[in-house]
Amino acid sequence: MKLLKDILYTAPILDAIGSTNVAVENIAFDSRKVVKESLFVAVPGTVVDGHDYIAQAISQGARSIVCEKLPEELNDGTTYIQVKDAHATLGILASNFYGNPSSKLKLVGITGTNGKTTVATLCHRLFMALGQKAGLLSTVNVMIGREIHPATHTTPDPVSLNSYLKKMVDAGCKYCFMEASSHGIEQRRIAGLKFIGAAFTNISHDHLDYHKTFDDYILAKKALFDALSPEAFALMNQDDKHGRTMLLHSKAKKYGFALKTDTDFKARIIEHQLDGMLLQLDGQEVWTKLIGTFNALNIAAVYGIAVLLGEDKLQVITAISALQSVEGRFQHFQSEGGVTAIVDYAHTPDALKNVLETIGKIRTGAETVITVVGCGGNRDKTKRPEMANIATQLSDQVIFTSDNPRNEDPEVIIQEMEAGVEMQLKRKYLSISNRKEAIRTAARLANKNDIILIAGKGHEKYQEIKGEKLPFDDMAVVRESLTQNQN
Ligand SMILES: CC(=O)N[C@H]1[C@@H](OP(=O)(O)OP(=O)(O)OC[C@H]2O[C@@H](n3ccc(=O)[nH]c3=O)[C@H](O)[C@@H]2O)O[C@H](CO)[C@@H](O)[C@@H]1O[C@H](C)C(=O)N[C@@H](C)C(=O)N[C@H](CCC(=O)O)C(=O)O
Ligand SMILES: Nc1ncnc2c1ncn2[C@@H]1O[C@H](COP(=O)(O)OP(=O)(O)OP(=O)(O)O)[C@@H](O)[C@H]1O
Ligand SMILES: N[C@H](CCC[C@H](N)C(=O)O)C(=O)O
Ligand SMILES: [Mg+2]
Repeated sequence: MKLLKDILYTAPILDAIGSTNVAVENIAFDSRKVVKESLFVAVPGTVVDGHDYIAQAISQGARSIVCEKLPEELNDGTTYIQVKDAHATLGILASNFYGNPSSKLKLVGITGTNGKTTVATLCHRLFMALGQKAGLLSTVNVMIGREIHPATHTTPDPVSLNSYLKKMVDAGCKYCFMEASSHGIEQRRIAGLKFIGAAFTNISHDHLDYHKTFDDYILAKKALFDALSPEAFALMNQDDKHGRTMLLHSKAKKYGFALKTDTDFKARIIEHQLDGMLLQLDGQEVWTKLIGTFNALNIAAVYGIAVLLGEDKLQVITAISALQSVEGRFQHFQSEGGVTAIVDYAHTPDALKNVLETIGKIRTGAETVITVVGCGGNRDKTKRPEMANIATQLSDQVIFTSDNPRNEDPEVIIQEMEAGVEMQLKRKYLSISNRKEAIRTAARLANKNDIILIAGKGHEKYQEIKGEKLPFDDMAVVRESLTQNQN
């Protein structure tokens, strides 16, 4: 049994009313999940304020409450702990509750607009291949060694996060690689965690609905590095103009990886093909099955992380050459009729540009490149015209469609995309809001040797429409469409 006073260890407290010698069965930040002897942490949210649910939490059995503002009427027999920052406190309490699992393994955080899932997943696979049991917390899934659990967020809430870390420790994992999203850092989901190192992939336009300005978005990501200890490592993409800013106030040991700049972990592309790339990595030649300049950078990051964690350079290089690409990240196949289909999670302007430029490099020139793309609803609207502009600039034909419309009207999202297309390129696109229809149309339009890119949803197995997640799989739909057409 755990006691409140033990769970409060190291948490900064403003006031305590009632006994801290009370049992805590679990920690809940959602009143609907409170059970008997829960500790309820009231956090202010983006939609409602958890403080409005304190009474409900108590009526459901919570014996202790952590909050920023004390309720006007206090309940006899309930313990109230007042804190300045309930989000950050929740992280510390969750760590204590699960026995501080992040200090019992080597935890590496990866942040950046694009490439987090790729780098974290490749690190996990690399360490498993090197015989080192590792955990993974990513957008696609959570892995405890080879055991797969579904992921709900890129960076889970502190309670789920620490619960997973404990499971990893119990299962004998020595490492964990996790994505730190800007939402996750800003909402202090990672407060209380001990990182052995952190890596920065890049920063470009995304999430301005949430962070409001690009500077605030940079500061959110930078907070991961600001909090590192002097024993930790901080690894950054030295080709990114914001790389240095990220590490500016970090006390950690600083390192860089790059393609263009001379730095600690340098890569260079020697040859680029549809089935892989030949790289020079830290002076050694290595063949990788991954494609795209951005993936050469991702591999340099993975190599840097592995070496900084003490792995043998030659063994790392050998293991890198066997790594497969991550699900939904430049995942491709060729149909019987000779059409190449690529499914990619590019859902930011920068990612879409990178993917289309990569296709530009590996194509011979005679093919038609058909892009099917949409933009998510209830997310950064300023990405829409930019992504549409990039798609029409870098493809021969474009079909605008729905991504996850969520609670928005898909037709309005498409109109906002269309507004970004330059006048002389308007003839290049058509709009079909039904995603399945859009993919089928692309398959009908494609001839032998043509390339279809389906961007935005990658690994996702659903389409979120008005609060409902309906089954949808880009890869399955394009396979079926190309088979039906026999092209
Ligand atoms: C915008 C955002 O990030 N929202 C996250 C946030 O919820 P919120 O602040 O909106 O919560 P709220 O609904 O206002 O409620 C406030 C508090 O009252 C509580 N409550 C609410 C109702 C009630 O009856 N009782 C009760 O106690 C809630 O549990 C909550 O603690 O905190 C919740 C708990 O941790 C998250 O599940 C939720 O993620 C939502 C679902 C979401 O879609 N988040 C996305 C944008 C996100 O986080 N994405 C990033 C990836 C971005 C990237 O990849 O670049 C991620 O890390 O996944
Ligand atoms: N290093 C990179 N630089 C730029 N673009 C990249 C990079 N790595 C991957 N991409 C592109 O971004 C897409 C998303 O990649 P990935 O899933 O690894 O990023 P992420 O940071 O985890 O995204 P999310 O924020 O949704 O979790 C890929 O499908 C690819 O198009
Ligand atoms: N992690 C990203 C995923 C976006 C994926 C895209 N398919 C969409 O729904 O916009 C986010 O929460 O913004
Ligand atoms: Mg991710």
